[in-house]
Amino acid sequence: MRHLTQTQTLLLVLMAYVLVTIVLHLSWTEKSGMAKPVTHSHRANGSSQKPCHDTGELLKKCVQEYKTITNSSFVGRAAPHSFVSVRKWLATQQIHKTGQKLADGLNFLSTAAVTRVGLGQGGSQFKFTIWLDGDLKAVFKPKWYDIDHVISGKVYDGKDRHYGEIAAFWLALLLGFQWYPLVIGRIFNWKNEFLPVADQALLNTMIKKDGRQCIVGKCLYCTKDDAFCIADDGNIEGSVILYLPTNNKLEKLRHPWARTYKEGVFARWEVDPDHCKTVKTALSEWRLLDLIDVAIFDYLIQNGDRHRYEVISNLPHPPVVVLDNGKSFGNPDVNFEDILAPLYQCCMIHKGMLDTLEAFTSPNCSLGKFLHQAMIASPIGPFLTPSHLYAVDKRLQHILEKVQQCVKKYGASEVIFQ
Ligand SMILES: Nc1ncnc2c1ncn2[C@@H]1O[C@H](COP(=O)(O)OP(=O)(O)OP(=O)(O)O)[C@@H](O)[C@H]1O
Ligand SMILES: [Mn+2]
Repeated sequence: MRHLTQTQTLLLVLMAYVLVTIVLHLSWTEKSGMAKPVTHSHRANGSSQKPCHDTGELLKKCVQEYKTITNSSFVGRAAPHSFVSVRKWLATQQIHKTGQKLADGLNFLSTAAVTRVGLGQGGSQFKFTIWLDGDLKAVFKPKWYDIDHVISGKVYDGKDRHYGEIAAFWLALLLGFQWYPLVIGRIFNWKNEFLPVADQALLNTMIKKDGRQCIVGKCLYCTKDDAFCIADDGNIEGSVILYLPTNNKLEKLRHPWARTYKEGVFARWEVDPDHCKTVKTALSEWRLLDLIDVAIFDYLIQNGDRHRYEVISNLPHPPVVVLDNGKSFGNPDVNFEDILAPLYQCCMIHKGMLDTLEAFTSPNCSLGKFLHQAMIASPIGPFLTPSHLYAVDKRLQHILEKVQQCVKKYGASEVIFQ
């Protein structure tokens, strides 16, 4: 065989490298519909074939079904019988409880027609109220930022992140929360889908800015300067947050770790390391543990805006609902430690939550990996950047370290509650 010159060998190696890179890139893009992350590897750990935590398995199943449905030909014209049964389930059953019909429910929300659009109800942030086929009411939080936009400044700075609501939904599912609304990302067209069914009250708040149609809306921070402007193609992307069934009575309560939202004015919990002792005199142990679950969830998504919380007051042991997760995923490189204050000031955690968190430490079953899977099925594409996915897994590690410190200090029996 003829010997190759040094240059020829080098050229061959280079060509082989380029070829392998292209093939790898193509297979990644095809699978994920997104660019390969630089910072984080989502490749499964080949050595371990152990099934992941139950909720992870459920998510996988749900995503599979959801993907099959959203990719299939009946998108936008679901068969009438399935339409009726899903709508009935969404309206009357415990939609917040995960179950077999989750994928159908998500598909329904992704495809159902809009029958009415009105002003958002209450709160400080601009939003729409929408009604879908079957009179299902939902909050529609429109997109203000791209997923790679970085919010700097205070923990509660910036407007709501529509993609944060979607990511929080999947995370709530993964963590096994029982009570949260179904959320999907969707793009509506103002002219074709909203305008024909818009309430006069909403239309009355419309203004023109630089030749564009904008909506002022009605909320605490809704002003002409901050009006929501519709893109030239009329498309409005956002998150659809299904209302909880009306038979659930929501009670709003002040969060014992709420911030003051005033520069230089500190809340008691920010200056008193024994704050938890005071909280314990006012709250039952189970409610406190529920709020610690929520604090863990909020730390993972970096939501530092839980100024109040809502419970379903007509149920025994009224459960906390993780509503309003819009102020999340603002900066993948920043972790506001004090979101975890309920955990490290009380040094208490539900055993179930601890077990769940630990189950997601295996690289095979990481939260980032599952969220990535959920994004594959998302009709509006990725809702988190690779750096956000990476950050979630890092934060999980940090939470477990905090629990370890508590256990070291007080002993497992004082910290871990059944
Ligand atoms: N899915 C839902 N089901 C039932 N009620 C809901 C749902 N989503 C929102 N709400 C109600 O609407 C209120 C306002 O929604 P949201 O908290 O998302 O708005 P916001 O502008 O971010 O409020 P804030 O300024 O208080 O943070 C909630 O407090 C809740 O009572
Ligand atoms: Mn809010």
